[in-house]
Amino acid sequence: MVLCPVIGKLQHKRVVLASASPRRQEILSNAGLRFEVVPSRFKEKLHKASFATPYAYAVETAKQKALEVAGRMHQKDLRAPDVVIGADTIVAVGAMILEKPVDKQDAYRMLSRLNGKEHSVFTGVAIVHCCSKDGRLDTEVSEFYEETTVKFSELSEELLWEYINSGEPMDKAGGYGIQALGGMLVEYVHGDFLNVVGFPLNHFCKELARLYYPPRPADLRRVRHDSIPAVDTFENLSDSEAGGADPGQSAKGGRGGEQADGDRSQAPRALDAALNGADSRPRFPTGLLELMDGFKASKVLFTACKLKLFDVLKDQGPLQAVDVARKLSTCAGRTEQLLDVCAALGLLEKTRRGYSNTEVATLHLVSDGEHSLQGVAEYNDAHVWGVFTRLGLAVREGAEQTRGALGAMEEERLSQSRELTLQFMRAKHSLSKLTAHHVATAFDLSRFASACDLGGCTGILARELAQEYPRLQVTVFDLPEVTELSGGFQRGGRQTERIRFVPGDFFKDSLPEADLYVLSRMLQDWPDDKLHKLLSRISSSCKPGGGLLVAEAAAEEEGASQSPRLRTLSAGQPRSPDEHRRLLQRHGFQDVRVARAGDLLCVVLGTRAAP
Ligand SMILES: Cc1cn([C@@H]2O[C@H](COP(=O)(O)OP(=O)(O)OP(=O)(O)O)[C@@H](O)[C@H]2O)c(=O)[nH]c1=O
Repeated sequence: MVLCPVIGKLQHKRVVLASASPRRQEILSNAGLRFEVVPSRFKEKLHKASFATPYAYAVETAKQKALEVAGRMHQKDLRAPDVVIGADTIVAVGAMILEKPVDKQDAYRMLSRLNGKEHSVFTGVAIVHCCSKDGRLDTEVSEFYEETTVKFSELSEELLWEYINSGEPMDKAGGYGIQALGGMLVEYVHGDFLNVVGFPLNHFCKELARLYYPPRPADLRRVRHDSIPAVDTFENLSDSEAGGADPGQSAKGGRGGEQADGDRSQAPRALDAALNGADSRPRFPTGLLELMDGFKASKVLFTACKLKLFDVLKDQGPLQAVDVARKLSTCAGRTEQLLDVCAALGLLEKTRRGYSNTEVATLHLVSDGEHSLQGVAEYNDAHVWGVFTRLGLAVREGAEQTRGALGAMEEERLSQSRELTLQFMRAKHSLSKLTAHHVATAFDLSRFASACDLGGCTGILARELAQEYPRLQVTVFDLPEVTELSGGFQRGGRQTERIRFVPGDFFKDSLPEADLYVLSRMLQDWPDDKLHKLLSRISSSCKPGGGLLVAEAAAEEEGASQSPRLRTLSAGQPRSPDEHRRLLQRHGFQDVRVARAGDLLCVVLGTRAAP
């Protein structure tokens, strides 16, 4: 179970939940946490108006609840628990804070306020680490809050009173319990459901992860807007299970379960010392280990796509693991594991009602979505995965294999089956959909009357060009086996009559006539000799004043290395803008201009000089 490692960090500590709420107890024990319950005696009477926001009030109340319990337990035994958790849930309608109703009339007033409208539920949480030394209690408090938006339906007076008379509202903030009868009042919920019920478990786990595994400065430097999105999984924290060293062990005295009883409550500070370099042992190589495990995450994603997991959840979610397994005819236990890992990878959301797609999955992993990347997943799984297993051989044995192993899809697919060609086309089709508009609009191309997209595959870029430039005639030039299959990808539309598909090999056959030649994500895949051959063929076909538009993965700057994400999209080294400029100039193009297209690509436009 992927959440265990982070919750497990509290396993050998004496943990106290400073709350009488049976819901909080249930949520935390369901998550596998072992704790004692000592309800707080702190009276929830802070002056609401003195807080700038409703959540500031909830956080402060949570903190006071936890500190009261820590203080009382310390006084009683002269030894406080290691960790005390306090929470406070409030309902906020604008600036107005609703807590538990004092009587039925109060419940009625609250429910009437919520009727037919949206409101926010805030839960403030305080995690207090305690340390009793020389009869003194020392505490370190971490606090946070979570907000969930809830909308009530329009409810009749009769229904409100019926609900109030059920007795359910009385011990609940805002006068309702979403987890029981109150669920019938609710039209929708945005955010963490458990937060409404009384405890934001997900945020709590993240907070534990932050406390026990804070990012090192080196990691923070690594995360840039265009780097691989961090895989925010609790599984990453599963160091001890993975047999690796616990980063905490590099802290003086260790932490968590490995610590001696006497100073285990010092966990966060001990970690701090480690982070600030108080220890000379090497830093825990989190990034490296993530890299070593990266293939597992890819395989999980490919498997889920192949099983059509995201399609099933799109149509029928949220679903429990057993129901997903039934629909996919898969093993229930293994399916649950797959679902949990997908949730940890941010592809699925897991709530009490079951698993559902996250936004990114809905957008990119559902097969029939406009921006689906299923084709890329399918091709990488069916083909690139296998190619990469031969990387060692390729590097040892030379150029041809190396080209294949480094991802030269173009060449490899020639000798492969029709199904593989189709898979390749689906992958290229979906990636082109993401980039075509940026490529077509990076420069004003309206001076050209005709364009030829070399290796234009299913014609996505051609379509975009035709759409953008109403008088442009576009030729898609690609291998016969590709043009033959491209019909299956066409959607029709007015600009289709200005697009034609011509079969041919741009290394052998004469190129169709055009004012503008386009090479989108083609050059990087070829070794230098072929690259120059192709450019010189284009140069000879291009009339003076004609253009060459090249779109490639962007290198940051001269000599800068490419981010790993881009490297996966094409095989060779990316070129800097200057390198592109020189390359085009070498082949007789002048006035070379370079532009960025979206996050991924660099687009270069050159004009053919008179010979
Ligand atoms: C909106 C909502 C709230 N609650 C309960 O409302 C109480 C809030 O009051 P609190 O002051 O935060 O907690 P408490 O119950 O007084 O306990 P304590 O922590 O001891 O102060 C908590 O119980 C929550 O579950 C539900 O059970 N379902 C819901 O949909």
